[in-house]
Amino acid sequence: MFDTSPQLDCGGRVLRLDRPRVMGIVNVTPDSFSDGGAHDNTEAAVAHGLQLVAEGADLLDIGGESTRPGAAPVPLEEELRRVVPVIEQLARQTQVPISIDTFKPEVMRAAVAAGAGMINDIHALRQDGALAAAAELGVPVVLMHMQGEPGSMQDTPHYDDVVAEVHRFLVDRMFSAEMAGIAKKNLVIDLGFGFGKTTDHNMILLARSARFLELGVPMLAGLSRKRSIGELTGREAPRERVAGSVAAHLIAAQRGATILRVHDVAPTVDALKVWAAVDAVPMPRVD
Ligand SMILES: Nc1nc2ncc(COP(=O)(O)OP(=O)(O)O)nc2c(=O)[nH]1
Repeated sequence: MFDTSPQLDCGGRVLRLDRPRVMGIVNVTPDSFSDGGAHDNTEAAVAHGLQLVAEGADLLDIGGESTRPGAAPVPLEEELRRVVPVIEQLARQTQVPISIDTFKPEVMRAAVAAGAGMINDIHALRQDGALAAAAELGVPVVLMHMQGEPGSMQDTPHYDDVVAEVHRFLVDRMFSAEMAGIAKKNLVIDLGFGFGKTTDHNMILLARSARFLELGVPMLAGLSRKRSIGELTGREAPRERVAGSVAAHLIAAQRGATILRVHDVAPTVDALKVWAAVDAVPMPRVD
């Protein structure tokens, strides 16, 4: 039987999307909101990436600049210095696809040259030159919704209809990407949990995320350790938000997300195994 399930060709490394896949987060930053400083040098970041693959990560997301509100902008040369060596070494030492979490076209180019096979852009290719760079590089691109800018996006997020407005934004960015020559088969959407949204906004989007499947491209969900999980659970410290994060990503998977961007790979992999076992049970025949 010919397998028709979707997949992404990430620079020669295929990411099959026949089931939800786990994207392990490697932040090579001193100030990421939940693991800043833990892996902010090449050796530590590479070791962490290898550990996440050993835990079952299907792909890795390498980031050199924190997106949390109030984070210090990172100059281009510094971001390159942080991420390129990590990508080079991980590309050599693992077989999983590697994504670069950046909005700078120059970092996209250098990362793909170093072995990255996917672009993860929280600005959805709105930076000058980003559309052209992504089109030339020819690798899958994650287009994420954000209201406002990281520095102030959480001040007073407001929507008349958060689902409709996020949907409209993603349709617009997909159109711009395809007009720039990026094939639809290389597009991934992301509702941008926590990027200019209250916890209520995030929960509405999560509850109705299946609505976005009509766009016909894979959906990524990233709720890992975020403030909304903390608000709902009362867990102040991001590292204590693992159970809430796993629950949120399981729900996202049930509603159609096929890439889950997480810090805690092993618990997420375990939860997906239980879900897959139940999902495999054939539905009773209705005669
Ligand atoms: N596509 C996508 N990319 C993202 N990048 C960073 C963060 C923020 O999380 P983290 O990387 O852990 O923190 P920081 O930005 O502080 O490094 N969230 C997303 C997300 O939800 N979706």
